[in-house]
Amino acid sequence: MAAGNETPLVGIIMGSESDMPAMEACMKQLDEFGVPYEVKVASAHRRPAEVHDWASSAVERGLRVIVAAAGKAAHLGGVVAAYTPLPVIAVPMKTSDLGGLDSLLSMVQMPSGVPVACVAINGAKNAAILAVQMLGTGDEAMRRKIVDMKASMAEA
Ligand SMILES: Nc1c(C(=O)O)ncn1[C@@H]1O[C@H](COP(=O)(O)O)[C@@H](O)[C@H]1O
Repeated sequence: MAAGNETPLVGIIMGSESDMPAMEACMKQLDEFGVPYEVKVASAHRRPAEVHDWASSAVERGLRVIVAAAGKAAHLGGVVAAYTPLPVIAVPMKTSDLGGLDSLLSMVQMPSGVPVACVAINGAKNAAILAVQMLGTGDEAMRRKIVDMKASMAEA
């Protein structure tokens, strides 16, 4: 699923439809920045081949950053990172049993050599901001979006 007509730069993947409500904040923030993205729901546990195909073709589809959201035994970000050279930002989903600490720990405790960046539990909005900051390292127009956002935050 892609939002808008432009080639998506950010790929958002989540382990389940049940993660969608928490991830709306990521999409909303990217919409506010005017940054095109695509959204995929696929689980590394339940549909591993589909996750493999999505992650390993991410570069050729034009993606530059990936946001991966999952809860509980949240391996999705790490699996995606295994199949792509793109930076992966993990969003640990809040869970009913362990409050999201389970998701957080399974996302941040990556083995050496396969990093994922990780935002706070349900930190979907920050994932979008960090993604645009990454895009901004080589793109003045993207950097300007962050500068403008910081200025309006300070004003507010
Ligand atoms: N952590 C993972 C992965 C994965 O890491 O591949 N696939 C699904 N899930 C997570 O399981 C939770 C419950 O999913 P269901 O609501 O579909 O049972 C969700 O937060 C999802 O991200």
